Amino acid sequence: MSKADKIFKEMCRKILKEGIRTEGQKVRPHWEDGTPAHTIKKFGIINEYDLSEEFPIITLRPTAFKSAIDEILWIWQKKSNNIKDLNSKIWNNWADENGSIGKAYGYQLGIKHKYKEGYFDQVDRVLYDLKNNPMSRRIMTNIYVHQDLYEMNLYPCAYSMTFNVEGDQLNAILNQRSSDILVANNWNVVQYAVLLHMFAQVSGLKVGKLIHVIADAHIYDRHIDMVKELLKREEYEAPTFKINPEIKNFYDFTVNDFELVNYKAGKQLKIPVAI
Ligand SMILES: Nc1nc(=O)c2c([nH]1)NC[C@@H]1CN(c3ccc(C(=O)N[C@@H](CCC(=O)O)C(=O)O)cc3)CN21
Ligand SMILES: O=c1ccn([C@H]2C[C@H](O)[C@@H](COP(=O)(O)O)O2)c(=O)[nH]1
Repeated sequence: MSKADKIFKEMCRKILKEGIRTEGQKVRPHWEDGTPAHTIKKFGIINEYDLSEEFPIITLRPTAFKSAIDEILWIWQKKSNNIKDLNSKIWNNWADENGSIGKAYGYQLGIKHKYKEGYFDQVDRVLYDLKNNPMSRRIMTNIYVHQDLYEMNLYPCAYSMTFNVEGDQLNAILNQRSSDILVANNWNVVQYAVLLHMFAQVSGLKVGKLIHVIADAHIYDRHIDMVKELLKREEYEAPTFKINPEIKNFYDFTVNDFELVNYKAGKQLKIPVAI
């Protein structure tokens, strides 16, 4: 079975068993029909994926690999905050009439900051440090920018990456303040695993560990029975992840440069997304 399935199942069992319910409290999200979207939440989950061993995609249900990559390229490579540059509809509920999601995600990664060597945006600074100063303990990004929060339609959830080189391996910690376990937990893990593969390849490094630190890990009320169903499902072997080895420039990757071979997964579920 895929290691990602094992981690996902253990996390879900832990949230269901030890989690706290929000019913009776004031919560921000709601369902399409206006009902408050309550959760069972567990604070402080840390999951570790060794990307040198296996690609961390679950097989309990399919994770939309291509759409997930399309979104991570939208944020990290196109540095866009407009849904016109995104091929899926996943951000439509949070965009304004012009398609903008405000000063979130890609917008923040594209802002240039001053360093001793000149002006860099956060992505180009990571690329520069991985090449020129790989032993640095300061290679990180952060898009949780307080002065701009009032201009974001949804505050960033996965907000910080810390990169660290050990020997010839590139590791990272992904910090996430809030994770919708059923809709987006594996989606986010797949995205940041692909991102780590991209940074490693263009920096002449191998992939190492991805450590995912989640503050509020929650299962929405309307997802509980679906999660319980997934917990009963059988698991399959992890697929093989393929990345086009010819690409040496971070900005040249496209969705077509990534492939999963033998990705077998259970039946897809129709999952409502809390707004
Ligand atoms: N409640 C909530 N959960 C989220 O995960 C979430 C938000 N809100 N708001 C903003 C973004 C949008 N995200 C989303 C939204 C939907 C899918 C989704 O429906 N994924 C489908 C496939 C989509 C496709 O292929 O186009 C899936 O089956 O994974 C994924 C991420 C993550 N974020
Ligand atoms: O990449 C993402 C983006 C969003 N989410 C989830 C986490 C929460 O369920 C909502 C955001 O609501 P907040 O009230 O702002 O926490 O979206 C995710 O899991 N991954």
